[in-house]
Amino acid sequence: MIIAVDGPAASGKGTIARALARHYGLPHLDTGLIYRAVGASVLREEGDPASEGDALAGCSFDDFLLEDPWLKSEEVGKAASIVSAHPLVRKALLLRQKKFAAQPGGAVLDGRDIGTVIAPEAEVKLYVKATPMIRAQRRQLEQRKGGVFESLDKVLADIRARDERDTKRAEAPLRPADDAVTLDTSFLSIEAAVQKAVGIVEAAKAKATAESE
Ligand SMILES: Nc1ncnc2c1ncn2[C@@H]1O[C@H](COP(=O)(O)OP(=O)(O)OP(=O)(O)O)[C@@H](O)[C@H]1O
Ligand SMILES: Nc1ccn([C@@H]2O[C@H](COP(=O)(O)O)[C@@H](O)[C@H]2O)c(=O)n1
Repeated sequence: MIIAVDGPAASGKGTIARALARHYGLPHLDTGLIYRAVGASVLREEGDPASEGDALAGCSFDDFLLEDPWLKSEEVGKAASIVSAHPLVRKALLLRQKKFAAQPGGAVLDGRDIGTVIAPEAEVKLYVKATPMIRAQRRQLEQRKGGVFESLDKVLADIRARDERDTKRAEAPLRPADDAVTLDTSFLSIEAAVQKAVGIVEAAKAKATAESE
């Protein structure tokens, strides 16, 4: 079973994807981390994320970079959202993600284009959303835990800028797949959101079983 989880920044998609992977014993891939590694490589080489050439060079990163806590910073998140708009970058990273999705037994992947591009064949597609303000509050709390103190206005502006770039780009923009189930986590605790996600997966499995009989 392939479970595709998409949604905007800080919507809770990673939290839900990890919980689903644990619940169903499936491997999980955070595809945002891959784009973050490309963004980080470009910044480290003092390149320009807006340059397709620099961004493409960043695609040959060493996998150890995926473990670097710096990848979680807003600086790298912003660079990731700029490099990810380049068609050649998306092409360079496509096969790795498709292979992960297609492994025997299935997988859970989260990102922006899993249900639309990486695994359109996924049995379950979730589109996780929350209001920009709630996402900014979550992100601010997360940052504070990591010792970063930014105003809510700044965090909200960053979230809105990221949404704008991710939804407006020409190549694989963030959008729900036509057959995705939307899960609004704005007023749900993590536990309640995960419970609803498991319910959506179970409903999809039951429907698939009924159709195969
Ligand atoms: N339902 C929820 N209620 C409260 N906090 C939540 C909820 N879901 C997630 N969070 C918290 O919000 C923050 C962002 O969640 P998460 O990392 O899952 O989002 P994301 O969509 O994967 O973000 P990104 O796109 O940056 O990877 C985390 O600190 C997480 O613990
Ligand atoms: N499938 C994906 C995943 C991510 N991106 C881009 O990377 C940025 C960082 O992703 P996070 O999930 O770690 O926040 C994100 O803003 C996207 O621009 C993508 O394009 N496709």
